[in-house]
Amino acid sequence: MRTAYSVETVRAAERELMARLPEGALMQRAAAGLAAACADLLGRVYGSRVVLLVGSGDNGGDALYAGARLARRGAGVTAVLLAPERAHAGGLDALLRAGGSVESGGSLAPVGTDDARVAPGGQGDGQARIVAELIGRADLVVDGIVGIGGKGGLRPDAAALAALAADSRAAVVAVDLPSGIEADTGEVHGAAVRADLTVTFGTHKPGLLIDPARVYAGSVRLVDIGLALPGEAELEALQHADVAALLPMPGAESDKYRRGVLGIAAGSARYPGAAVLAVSGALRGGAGAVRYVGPAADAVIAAFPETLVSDRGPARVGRVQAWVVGPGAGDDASSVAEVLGAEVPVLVDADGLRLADRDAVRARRAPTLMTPHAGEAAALLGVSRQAVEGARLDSVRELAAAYGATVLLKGATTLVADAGGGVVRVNPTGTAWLATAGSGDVLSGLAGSLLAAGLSALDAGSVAAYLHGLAGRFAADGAPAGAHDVAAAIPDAWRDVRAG
Ligand SMILES: NC(=O)C1=CN([C@@H]2O[C@H](COP(=O)(O)OP(=O)(O)OC[C@H]3O[C@@H](n4cnc5c(N)ncnc54)[C@H](O)[C@@H]3O)[C@@H](O)[C@H]2O)[C@@H](O)CC1
Ligand SMILES: [K+]
Repeated sequence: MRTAYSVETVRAAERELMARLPEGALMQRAAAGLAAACADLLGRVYGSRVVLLVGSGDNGGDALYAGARLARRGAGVTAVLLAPERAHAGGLDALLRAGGSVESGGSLAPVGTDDARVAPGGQGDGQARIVAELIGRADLVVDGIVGIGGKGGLRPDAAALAALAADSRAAVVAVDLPSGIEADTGEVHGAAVRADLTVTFGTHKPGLLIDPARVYAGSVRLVDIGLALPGEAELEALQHADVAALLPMPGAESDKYRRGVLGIAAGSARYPGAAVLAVSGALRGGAGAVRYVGPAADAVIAAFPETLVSDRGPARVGRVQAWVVGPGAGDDASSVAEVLGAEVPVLVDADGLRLADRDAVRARRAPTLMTPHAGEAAALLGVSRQAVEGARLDSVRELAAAYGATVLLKGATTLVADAGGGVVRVNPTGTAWLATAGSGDVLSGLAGSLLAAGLSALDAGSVAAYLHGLAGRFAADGAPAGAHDVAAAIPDAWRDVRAG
């Protein structure tokens, strides 16, 4: 399990550890890990050109000490100081003693404007050109502008440096996190550094795993500095071993009923394909049997003759261990209401989200898993799609609380949150290839199967997202794939997870 902790928790753990260690020991651990990651990225340290972007906090201190280590190995290292008089004194001293040099970067943005670009003719014109040339010629830029002490998007002088780094051909390594992102939420308010690699200390921060900030982080390397973190994380990402342990496996006594029967109320005359795709996901999710209820029975049987179909309403078919309702359901509100009345776990997706009565969901005693994409979540919350996409963690928690349900918010970093708070799961296997019509229907069926097998809504949602993401990668393999192909690749995803 990969976990991420809030800034507050990290600070508390740091205080506790610092009290037991000689002064500066923690920063040396961080700097050693950072320098090693930079050296790996550079390949050859000797003769390389490294520029450090240094803010006035300890994040800049990490960058300076790491820069000193690289300078001792023969790199040409220059620190661009945003606030020369407040730069970390010990780090600066170490860099200068190792042969590094210093430039001022504090007056690059035109005074009195919000324009982040370096404007010729401004107060620091000559200096701005020197810094721009340095960054333009660098092999590596190290972003030590701001770490977990940051608030909001970058200030104009820092944003000017971030823009230069983005324009340069240098690799960009962020120290702890890309400066300008919100560490606790993954939100990005204004300018932020775009890194190729982020070297983070002690634990992942939530923002490194959640969009949109995750994209700014590039790949992430965790450096152990000895922090002891408490039991419950803010965020967790399942990995192969966690998923393998949760997959339902048939035992000697299994029959189709014990393995779980999943009911699917989906599809319409207009959207029969949604029903077929939901069933295709369900059959690959391990359910002993799938009962289909709705007007697309002919299409379902044609594609999957093993499906049990019924033309009665959901309330009158035989027993099931879980329901999926909503994919392609059009305006069939009565099926949604009937399914919500069932005393088994229910997954509500697509049209079902719009048709589900909030009080009926809240009144349910069995688990409910809602699976909106950002647009559907926005409609339920009464906000814009952009508002949801910009604040995914808050949005998923708010929706879960409002409906008293577990919510899976789809996206490149799918989030799953329970109603009662607690740890939120983030899916690490997502891929842009999954943004294809019908892919959500496959996910519904798959997650529904796992609910029928007895997994909690949080586990069913996060295991399904994991397998679905992996299947999407296998199906696409560098070329576009349809939802049907994603469903067909789910068995490969299971095998891959079980192989470890
Ligand atoms: N506390 C510890 O024990 C350790 C901390 N470490 C490093 O220390 C960092 C935290 O250091 P600090 O608490 O000094 O804080 P930071 O260095 O993260 O940030 C504080 C500085 O950033 C400026 N700042 C804040 N928001 C800004 C914005 N939007 N634009 C531009 N500048 C902004 C502030 O004015 C302040 O000068 C961590 O992220 C990590 O890199 C590591 O050395 C490991 C050990
Ligand atoms: K940083």
